[in-house]
Amino acid sequence: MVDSYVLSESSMFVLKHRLILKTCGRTTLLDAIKPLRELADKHCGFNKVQDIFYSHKNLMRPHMQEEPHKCFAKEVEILDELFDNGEAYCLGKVNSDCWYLYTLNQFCDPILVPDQTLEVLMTKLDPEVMKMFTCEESSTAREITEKTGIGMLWPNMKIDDFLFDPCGYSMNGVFDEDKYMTIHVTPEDEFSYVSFETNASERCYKRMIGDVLQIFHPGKFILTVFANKHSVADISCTTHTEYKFSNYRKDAAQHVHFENYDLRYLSFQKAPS
Ligand SMILES: C[S@@+](CC[C@H](N)C(=O)[O-])C[C@H]1O[C@@H](n2cnc3c(N)ncnc32)[C@H](O)[C@@H]1O
Repeated sequence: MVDSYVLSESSMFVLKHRLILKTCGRTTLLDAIKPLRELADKHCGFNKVQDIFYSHKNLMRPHMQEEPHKCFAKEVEILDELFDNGEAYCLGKVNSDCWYLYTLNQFCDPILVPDQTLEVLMTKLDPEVMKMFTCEESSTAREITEKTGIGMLWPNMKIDDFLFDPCGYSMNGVFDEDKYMTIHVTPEDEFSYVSFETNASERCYKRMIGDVLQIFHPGKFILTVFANKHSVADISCTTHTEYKFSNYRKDAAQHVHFENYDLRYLSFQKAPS
């Protein structure tokens, strides 16, 4: 079972043993950790955190954030106060596009269920495509979901979508009992950004990523794939020919082996035509 919520600045998913919060703007997400732990303990008797995955792409305008979110090192200081044995990583190129991750990476009770997460973080989007995600060009979120093809990304997906005024779009989709997909679109040309995330179970995500690229036409994108050893997601296929996308060239690729997961990071940009 997965419960899904589209919130004004974020998406939230609640699964049996996991909570996913995705935020944007100047949200001070780390302030939510203590109250969330208290609520999980009070209402469900969950008093131990098995793992956390706090991640974000390098920010376009870090100086506009509230403390401690201006700088990842400061965020890590706060996380280290909240968790024992956390580990902080930066994947990608620190002088251009990179992706920060804080995780516990501790060996925990064997995780026997398949688990995988794909994220596609897109920047430098096509302004013509971004126009569709504005009230000027579209009347409802449902209209956008249908005309862009977002609604067809997974068959029989139950969708909750929202169009912001004057622009911006969020959608959560749920399918196959405990699977979700979430897309957030910031269409403003000076800082256009689209995030896509899913825990869909696929051996290779090439088709799904291709469909997402076909909708959004980003100038650049980052892919991250997490998979545990029970997952059908084959991390190794990301290194071979399968993760080639026409009109894009790969400019970074890294692999991290954690106690419970493998992680692949790839970044791409449009090839000069
Ligand atoms: C899709 S929303 C939320 C994004 C999301 N939480 C994420 O993870 O990226 C961001 C876009 O909506 C617009 N927007 C308009 N009103 C908003 C509001 N009340 N809260 C958040 N975003 C809003 C922003 O300008 C931006 O283009």
